[in-house]
Order: sequence, then structure tokens, then C-alpha cells
Amino acid sequence: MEASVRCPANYVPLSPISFLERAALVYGDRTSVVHGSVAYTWRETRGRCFRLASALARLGVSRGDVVAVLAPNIPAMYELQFGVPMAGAILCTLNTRHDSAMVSVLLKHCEPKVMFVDHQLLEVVQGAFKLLSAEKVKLPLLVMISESTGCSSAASGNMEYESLLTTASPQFEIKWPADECDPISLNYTSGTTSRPKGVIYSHRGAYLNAVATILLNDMTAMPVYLWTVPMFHCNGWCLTWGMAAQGGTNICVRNISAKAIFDNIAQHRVTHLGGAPTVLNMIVNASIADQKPLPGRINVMTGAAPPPPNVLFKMEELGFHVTHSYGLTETYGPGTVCTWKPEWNSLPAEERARLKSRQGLQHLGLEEVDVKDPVTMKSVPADAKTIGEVMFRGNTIMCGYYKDMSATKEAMAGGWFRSGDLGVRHADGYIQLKDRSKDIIISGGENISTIEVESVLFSHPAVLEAAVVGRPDEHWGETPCAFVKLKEGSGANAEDIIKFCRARLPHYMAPRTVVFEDLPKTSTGKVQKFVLREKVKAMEKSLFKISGSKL
Ligand SMILES: Nc1ncnc2c1ncn2[C@@H]1O[C@H](COP(=O)(O)OP(=O)(O)OP(=O)(O)O)[C@@H](O)[C@H]1O
Repeated sequence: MEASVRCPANYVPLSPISFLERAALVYGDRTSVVHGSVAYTWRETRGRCFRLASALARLGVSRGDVVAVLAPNIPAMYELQFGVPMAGAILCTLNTRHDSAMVSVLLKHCEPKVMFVDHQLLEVVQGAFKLLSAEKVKLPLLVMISESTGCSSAASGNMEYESLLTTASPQFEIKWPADECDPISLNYTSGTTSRPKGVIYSHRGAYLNAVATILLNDMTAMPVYLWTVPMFHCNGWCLTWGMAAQGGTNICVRNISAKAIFDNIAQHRVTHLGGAPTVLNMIVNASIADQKPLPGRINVMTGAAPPPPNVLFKMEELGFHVTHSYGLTETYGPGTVCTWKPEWNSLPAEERARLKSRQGLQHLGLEEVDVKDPVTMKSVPADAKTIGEVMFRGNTIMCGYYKDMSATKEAMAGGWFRSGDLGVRHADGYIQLKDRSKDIIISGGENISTIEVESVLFSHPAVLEAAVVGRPDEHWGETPCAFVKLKEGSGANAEDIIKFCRARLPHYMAPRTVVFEDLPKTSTGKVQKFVLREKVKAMEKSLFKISGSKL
């Protein structure tokens, strides 16, 4: 329209760096980060991030460079989420469970200029550097993060985080993104189904997803957030930035256990936390000695894997308010939310848990989530039965896979981001995941949702954890094979478990084989089903098979 202008007065590229600037003004004296006996205010956190950015500039980091970090949820890890983008650089947070070989592969791919490493993970990085040196790959500058503040690590010959901050200038001019679509971070996928892919996030997407995640979490101002989600995973589902937006307090914990969760909730009067269903499972199976009464309302956001209804039910029994969200690294973490409707409160508890285990609809940052036939691109009918691929479209979809244009184009073909997840749509519009396309079992021409079978297994009183994969079968193609970890002291056998499932599922969906053992998981709480499938093949002859059982 005439006289409508775009100028600095009415247009500023979106960036979550602005959350920190505002937090230091609005919440300056309030506690920003707590880790053991260490605590900072928002003014101090901003000051430390300035020093970090100016130290990075002194080390030669400039716009567009990658800075990597391998560290658990500690204050330095939080500060890097702001300090690195303030220097104009791109933060690459690596998974703390990776070994030297995987770290070396990822470092070779992302070519960081500087690498920060927690002192407990130094050996992993040293191993990775050795491998890179053997390949004559240029190594990044290494900065070690020590446990105690201000200590020097001259002995190891590396720079040290606190010393770097102490000697850095507190003055720094933030290198704001020239364009809001400039990259802010590089996140590798969990590697559940294949080799991790490098997902590029923009300042704009990070800003929008942080705001959407705050809203879906019911986060009002000044929440107290317990960090049970790794900050390396999708920048802590974008809440590293979101906590600054709301002037919250970040409670950092190096190692997560049920005891640590209950202790920190009580000590800091935690209002929010998040976690994959494995974390929820840890909470509901906590020993009586580890449990403590909840000091008030606690909102828990779960996602990253399908939450079994039985686990949701037990969380509710303990008094937690769980919000279920679903997404991928490619959607900046949370992408949908199972928005809770007040009229559901009066339903029986099992029904409430069943409704909540659905993945819901897009959050505010996305335009649309749909379940489509991947070939015709037609939406499936909302009949809760027809399976299609879950696809997304909107402003919080990744910019692309780093250095992989063909994978980027393939993932976004047809104007939608293709998740590789299979789902259905219910009559009320909510979507529900049935499986990953790589995990679904096809038995005698019927699709078997491993998520559905696992939900039943989780409701068995003796089962602590369960995962189902297809076992090759000459006649049926595949039959379900359950890997089960039992609760301590419980004595269920394979026959009990198969009978239990047969009483609750169509016969063909019930496992025909049960293997008792620990489940291999990624550090983001997903079961590595490809490992289980390999085991099924390798153990083919020695597996327990219920004698005479027929589909
Ligand atoms: N709420 C949820 N319910 C069911 N599954 C979920 C939920 N949230 C996430 N997931 C699963 O996690 C996947 C996304 O995981 P992530 O991006 O961390 O990497 P990955 O897919 O596990 O790794 P890779 O792509 O390297 O195999 C989704 O595609 C989906 O299968």
C-alpha cells in the first residue's frame, strides 16, 4: 500500500539473541543459571556471553564460522548458545554419547574453527583429533571446560574456558544476522535410523520455535526449568533460547537420575521440565526412597519417542502435568502438540492417557502438519486407520542438510517436509504416529504398528521397557519380535508376555518371540531398532520361540 515502508524502525531480523538482551534488562537481578554451588543472574549471563563472543573474535572466529561443543548440561553449554551466534558464528552441539570415531566424522563434516569440550569428555575429543590428524584434516582450536571456575589447564596444553572469559574484553559489538535466515546452529540428527545428518537452523526459525515451545509448555514469566533434555539435542528443543525469553531459571544437572530429578524439583521449586519417555519412565519407576512430594504444579513436556499411554497415566498419578509434543531435528525439535481440551478432564484416566499419547496438531510456529500418500500427495482420510507419511510445512522447518543438497531437495520435495514417519489422522483432526517407515512390520500383508504393540507391552506390570522389531519369517514375511527389559525382581516369562499381548491385540500383532535384555538407546532416548534387527538376524537360531504358537 502507498507509504508502507520496511525500515529499521519496523523491521528487525528475528534472532533469539534479542531474548538475552531483553532478559538482562527486564530480569537482570534474577537467577539465570544454577549448577551446584554456581549461580548467575541474567545480567551476569549476558556479560559472560559478551566475553565469550569477544574471546571467539580474538581467536579468529568470524561470521559464518562453525564452533563445536561436546558437553553435558552445564553453564558453559548454556552460554555457548548465545555467545557463538553473538560472534556471528554457527554453533554445532555434538552428542555426548558419541565415541571418538563418530566425533571425528562429524568434525570432518562441519569443520569447526574452535571446539569446546567438557573435561570429562576430553579423551573422546583427543581420540577424534588423532583420527583426524591421521587423515591430515586441519584441527580446530581446542578449549577445555573445567569443573571449577577460573582454573587453568596449562597441564593439558589446551586453552581453558574460564580463563578465556576472564581475559576477554567485556566490550563487544554483537554481530547481528544480516538476514534472519542466516544460520544460527548446526544440529546432527540422533542417528537412530542411519548416519546423523547435519541440520541447519536459522535465527528466524530458532526465534519462532522458541516462542512456540514456550507457548505449548504453558510457560509464563520466570519459570524454573530443570534441564533433563540434553542441550545438544535441537538446542534443548529450543528452550535454551526460550528460557531467556521468559527470564526463567535454568537448573543444570550433569547426570540425570530419578533421585536427581526429585531432589532438584524440591530444592529449586522447579515448575517445568522435559524429557523423552525414557526420562518419564525413570520418574514413574523411581524407588520410594528417591521420590519426594512435588512442591507445586510441574509441567513436563515429553517427545522424541512415542510415550506409552501407561507411562503417561502413571505420571498423572504422581501429579505431573504432561504435554505431549512431536517433532524431528528438522523441525527444530517440537513441531506438534497434543493440545489438551478441558472436556477431556472428566474422562477415565486410561482414556485420557490414550488421547494424550496422540501427537496432535501443528504448534503456532508451523503452518500445517498433514498425513499424506507420499506418491499422490493426497491427504489420507481422517478415519484413524489409513496410514500415510507425516509431512510438515511452515517457518520452523530446517534450512537444509549441510553439504547435502540432494538429501535437502528429497526431504522437501513437493513443497512439504517429509518426516519418514507413518501416521493416521483421527476424526477430530489430531494425528497419531504409527511407526517410522523403516520400523513398521509387514506381516502377511498387514501393517503392524510397533508403537501399538509396545504400548501394550508397557502396560504389563512386570515390563520396564520394551521395543518391537520384525523378525524375518518364511511364511509371513515378518513376525513381531519383542525385546523386553523386566522390572527388578519381577518374574514374567515369554509365554506370559505373549498371552498378555494376545488378550489385548489382534492375534497377528502379538509378538511371537520375546527376548529379555537391556535395550540399546541413543542419548536422546530412542531405541536403536536397527541394532535389535541385527540381533534378531544373528540370534535367529537361539531365540526363544513359544512352541506351537501360530498366527
Ligand atoms: N512424540 C513423539 N512420538 C513418537 N515419535 C517421536 C516423537 N517425537 C519424536 N519422535 C521420533 O523421533 C524422530 C526424530 O528424531 P531425531 O530428529 O532426533 O533423529 P532421528 O530421526 O532419531 O535420527 P536419524 O534421522 O539420524 O535416524 C521422529 O521422526 C519420530 O520418529
